[in-house]
Formats: sequence, C-alpha cells, structure tokens
Amino acid sequence: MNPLSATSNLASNPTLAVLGFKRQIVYHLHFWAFVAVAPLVMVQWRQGNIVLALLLILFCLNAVAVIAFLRFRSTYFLQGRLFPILAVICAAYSTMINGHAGLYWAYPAAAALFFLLPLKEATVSNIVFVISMSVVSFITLPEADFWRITFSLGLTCLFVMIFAWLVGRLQAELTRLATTDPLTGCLNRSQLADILNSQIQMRERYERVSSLILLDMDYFKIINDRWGHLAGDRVLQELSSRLRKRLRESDQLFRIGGEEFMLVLPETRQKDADKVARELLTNISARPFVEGIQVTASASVAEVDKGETWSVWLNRADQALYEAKARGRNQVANAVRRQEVTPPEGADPQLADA
Ligand SMILES: Nc1nc2c(ncn2[C@@H]2O[C@H](COP(=O)(O)OP(=O)(O)OP(=O)(O)O)[C@@H](O)[C@H]2O)c(=O)[nH]1
Repeated sequence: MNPLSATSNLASNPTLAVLGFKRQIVYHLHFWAFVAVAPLVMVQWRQGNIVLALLLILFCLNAVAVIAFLRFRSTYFLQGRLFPILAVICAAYSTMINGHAGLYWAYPAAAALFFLLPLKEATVSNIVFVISMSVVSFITLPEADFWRITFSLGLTCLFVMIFAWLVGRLQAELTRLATTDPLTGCLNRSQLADILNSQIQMRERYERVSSLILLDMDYFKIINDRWGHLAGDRVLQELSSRLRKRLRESDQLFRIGGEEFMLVLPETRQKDADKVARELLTNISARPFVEGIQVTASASVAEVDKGETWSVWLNRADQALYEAKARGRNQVANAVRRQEVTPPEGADPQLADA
C-alpha cells in the first residue's frame, strides 16, 4: 500500500488516519534524509574519507529499505532502529575527522528520532546521542565548543521531545474524540465494522465464537416529551454506565443510534450472551433512573455464524430486535441462525443468506 494513500481512510477510521499520519512522517523523513545524505557520499569519497563514505552509504541503503518496505509491504523495516544507530555513528565519526562540519548533522538527526521511534526509545537514543557528541567534541574541539555543543544539542532534543510528546497526546485525544460518543463515552460507529470484522476473523481462524447484543430503550420518546431532553440525556448516561458495570474488560460498548446500544462480547456463545442480555434488562427495569424515571429496554442476541459478513451478522440482530419490540418490549429475542433459515423447496439456498 502506498503510505501516502492511507489518508483516504481519514474520514472513515480515525485510528487508521493516525497510522497514516505516522507512516507519512516516517516516509518523508527517510526520503529527505536520503536526498540530503546521498551527495555527501561523493563528497566524503572524493576527500578520501572512505570509512565515512561507507557509513553514509549504509545510511542511504537503510533509508531506501524503509521507503521500499513501507511502499510495497506496508511494514516498518527493522522498526526504524537502524536510523539512530547509524546517525550517532556517522555524526560522531564525522565530527572526529571533520570537526564542526560533521557536528551540524547531529541536530536534524536528533530531531528526526522523535518522529521515527516511540517516545521512550527516542529519548534514550537521544541521551546516548548527546553523550556521544559531547565526548567527541570534548576530545576534538576547544572546551568552549564542548559546552556550547552539549547545551545546544541537549536543548534541541528537549524542545523536540516536548513537541513530539504534545503531538502524540493531541493524536490520542483526537482519536478518542472521533471514536467515542460525547454524551455517554461509548464507542461510536466509526470502528464498528473493524471490531465486528476482527470477531469474525477469530471465528474463521480459531473457532472462537463471539456474540453481539443490540439494546434499545422502550418508548424513549415519551421520556423526552414528558421530562425534557436534558433528563433524556441523563437517562442515556446512566443507562450506559449501568451497562458498562455489567460488562467484562474485553467487551465493547457502542452507542449506534439515539437510544440504541450495541455490545460486542468476545468468546461468548449465544446462550451466555442471552443470559447477559436478560440480566441487563432486569438491571434496567428494576431500579428507577434519574428523577425517578422508570424505563425498560428490549434486546436481541446474535452469535456470529461461520462465513457471514459483519453486516449480515448485524442485520440478523436487527431483525430480532424488531421482533422483541413487536412482541411487547422489555424482553430479549434471539436472532435466527443462518443455518436455521430453511429455503423453500426448489429455491436457491444462497438466497437464504440474503
Ligand atoms: N435526550 C435525547 N434523546 C435522544 C437522543 N438521541 C435520540 N433521542 C430521541 O430518542 C427518541 C427515539 O424515539 P423512537 O425511535 O420513536 O423510539 P422509542 O420512543 O424508544 O420507541 P421504541 O424504540 O419503539 O420503543 C426520539 O425522540 C429522539 O429524539 C439523545 O442524544 N438525547
């Protein structure tokens, strides 16, 4: 996959958008590092600095490998670990033989590390980088330069580290805002397909069966009409917190519509999910909500079937929810398994899946 094309997922999946952003940074930094360093190979070779020229060739080859792996395999070659090692060796060695001319390259290399590696690894690499450059400048340059280099390089690293840390926090916050519902804190629809698909893959590959529960409040419109929208909002908040309390760490809670929630229960069979759904409904109807509002909800349960897509799975649960509503509400309906749908005689069995 072209790393630059990952932005096409920006609107549909925030997590992929952040991943695409990170790929682009890695891609651009290696591309421009290659463009800057490749001519230096010739310069150092001509000046007779063969070892440095060979080190720079290695640096360029690493950049080409990272770009190629990103473009053709969608993977990060050696997780970017060669860049800091080669950058430290090249900058330190170049400073030893070329003095200040080599030192200038330490600054962009140190800054780049914070965008190529996880924050902790980049910090450790840069501490090693600053110490190496300090030792080299102490040995090869006047004492005043040693102090200037140590402080200016250290400060550069500190500034970029703070910037990279803030960008990371901003990314995490934007992802959270884009993937959750602000009223209840539940996941929104943005990751629904991905999460259902991952459960389907667990079913196909490892025979691990997951179930989903759809839960919809009964006559919620009446609550809004009688107590107002603010009270309605508070009921939704309390409902989501009651649901969350009953769930396991591995379960996921989505708000997929106004008063409709979806619970994904990994490694849970239909009969166990049915038990959970019944407990949830009892928990909802047993105690009044804010301002003494008494509510009930209807639910449906569907275990993932072999070979079905996420939309078929969700659709089966949706049909069952209609049934629970039609049968009088405040109850659980189990979705019909695809195998249980017997096509009329002579009909194409494939059509039963539709
Ligand atoms: N307070 C509040 N109300 C919401 C929100 N989102 C949707 N609603 C309301 O939820 C109500 C849903 O009404 P319906 O779809 O008729 O469902 P219902 O009244 O629960 O009836 P059944 O589902 O058939 O039992 C509408 O009045 C929406 O305005 C929200 O975020 N806050």
